[in-house]
Amino acid sequence: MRITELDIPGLIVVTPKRFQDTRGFFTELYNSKALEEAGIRDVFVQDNFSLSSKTGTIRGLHFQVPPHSQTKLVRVSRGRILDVAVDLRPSSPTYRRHVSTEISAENGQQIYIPGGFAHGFCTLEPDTEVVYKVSSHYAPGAEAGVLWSDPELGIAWPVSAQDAIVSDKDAKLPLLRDIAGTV
Ligand SMILES: Cc1cn([C@H]2C[C@H](O)[C@@H](COP(=O)(O)OP(=O)(O)O[C@H]3O[C@@H](C)C(=O)[C@@H](O)[C@H]3O)O2)c(=O)[nH]c1=O
Repeated sequence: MRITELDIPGLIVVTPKRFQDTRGFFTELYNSKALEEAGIRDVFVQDNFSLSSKTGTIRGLHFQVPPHSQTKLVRVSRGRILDVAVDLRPSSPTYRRHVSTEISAENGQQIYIPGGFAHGFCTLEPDTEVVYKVSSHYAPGAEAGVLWSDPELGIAWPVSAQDAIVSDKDAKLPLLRDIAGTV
């Protein structure tokens, strides 16, 4: 299992080893001991799965507010996504900055996102399946988010605003400037 830090401290790429043979390959998707050795000690309490039928589907940018904030460990079991994590930790030197990372079923990479980040992704292939572990249960009253296309964030999404497929709920999310100070 290879651990690589991304440009924002706290964001990590986990690349499980694949053991190839004539049948295909074997890999450990999750190994708490290996993650602990890398300083990741979260107890994950819920596994989530989403299927997005079309390329250019954007989900996000989402987070839960304390005390329900969630650490996430995100992977793709089919297809490919551009995964985006935005630093919303007010005292962070990288506050408001984001990192975009392409992960896929093929590359097997996982993104570890601590609490205090907003998370979203855009599908790059049809029928893309995203699977992720979270460290805190779903708490509808604690759900929050930022508009995916907020110009202040400057995220280079691989799809235009006209072509993006977004839920009604996500289309109504606020701009960061309208919630700054409350998260
Ligand atoms: C997130 C979530 C949703 N739901 C329900 C609520 C709703 O009726 C339905 C669909 O929810 P959403 O539209 O919020 O699903 P989605 O837009 O896929 O939400 C997810 O987006 C990605 C980017 C994340 O990072 C996740 O944490 C989560 O917020 O599923 C649960 O029952 N449990 C959950 O943990």
